Amino acid sequence: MQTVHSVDPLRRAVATLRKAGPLALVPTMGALHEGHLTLVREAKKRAASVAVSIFVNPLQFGAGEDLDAYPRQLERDSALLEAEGVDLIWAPTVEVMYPQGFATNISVTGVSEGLCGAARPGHFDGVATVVCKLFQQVLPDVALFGEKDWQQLAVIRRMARDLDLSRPHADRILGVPTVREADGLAMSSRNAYLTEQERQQAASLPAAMKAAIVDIEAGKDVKAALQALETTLLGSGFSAVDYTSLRDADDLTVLDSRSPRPMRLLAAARIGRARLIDNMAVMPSNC
Ligand SMILES: Nc1ncnc2c1ncn2[C@@H]1O[C@H](COP(=O)(O)OP(=O)(O)OP(=O)(O)O)[C@@H](O)[C@H]1O
Ligand SMILES: CC(C)(CO)[C@@H](O)C(=O)[O-]
Ligand code: BAL
Repeated sequence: MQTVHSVDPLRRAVATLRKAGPLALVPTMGALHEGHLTLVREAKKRAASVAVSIFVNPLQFGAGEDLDAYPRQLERDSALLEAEGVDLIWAPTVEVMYPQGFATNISVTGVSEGLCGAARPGHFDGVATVVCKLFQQVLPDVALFGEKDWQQLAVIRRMARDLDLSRPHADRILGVPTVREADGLAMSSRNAYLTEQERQQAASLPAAMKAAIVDIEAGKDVKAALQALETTLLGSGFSAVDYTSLRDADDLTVLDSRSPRPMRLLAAARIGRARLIDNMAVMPSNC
């Protein structure tokens, strides 16, 4: 496994790997957990070589967010990726990614608005800009992202379609189902911010979402189900709810009632120092 920190060595490493066949990219911000390693394992099934990027992207953090506190543990991450048989780690510095004079912003409208886009202004511009750069730098045949960040996946797919990207083609941007802890909490690097008590309380997020989905699928009024979900979260240790929302799974249109198309329940809520997000499928009304 090779680790590179600047663009020229990256291009050389990628050119060598390419000779062996298709190349997969797994973009991350490091502080790796089983969720990330699942993306790597899925990548290995789909390509001859796997590159993982590790870059805590300042552009996607708002003022007052946790850019400085975000865990950085390259040595530990490298050992985990080596054990998975990853071929290449792309770990640029901020100066390499955004050299003096960098002035480009990629902004995807529509799917980036509302939900996390409303709670974190500018966040998805930062994500789209860095992911577009990562795609251009590595030119992967396939790229893998977690469904945990459902809106992010929609934004990246929209960008790839709108810009006619060929490496990867929008159809080769793959979503991997959320990997969860035994109590249902979605794995996330930010779970490390939680105290022991908060960690236990955090499991009420997926549990309350599942209960809301049972109600919605049973025909309960969507607004009432979302209200009950928020009340449960605020009564179980969460200090604030950024949003709970029922959306079309693909275009993220707001839904006030069940739809015959695939739907998604999405939520974001704050507990202790962490802001946790989650999302789950809701059965279409004709099933
Ligand atoms: N539990 C998970 N299951 C599947 N994929 C995941 C999971 N957690 C993160 N990922 C995916 O891993 C990739 C890198 O995510 P990132 O490095 O931000 O990790 P994270 O755990 O989501 O961190 P954060 O706490 O910042 O949200 C993204 O595509 C993300 O969706
Ligand atoms: C896709 C990503 C690596 C871009 O910085 C990040 O948003 C993440 O880790 O989900
Ligand atoms: N996994 C999403 C990255 C972020 O929250 O900034």
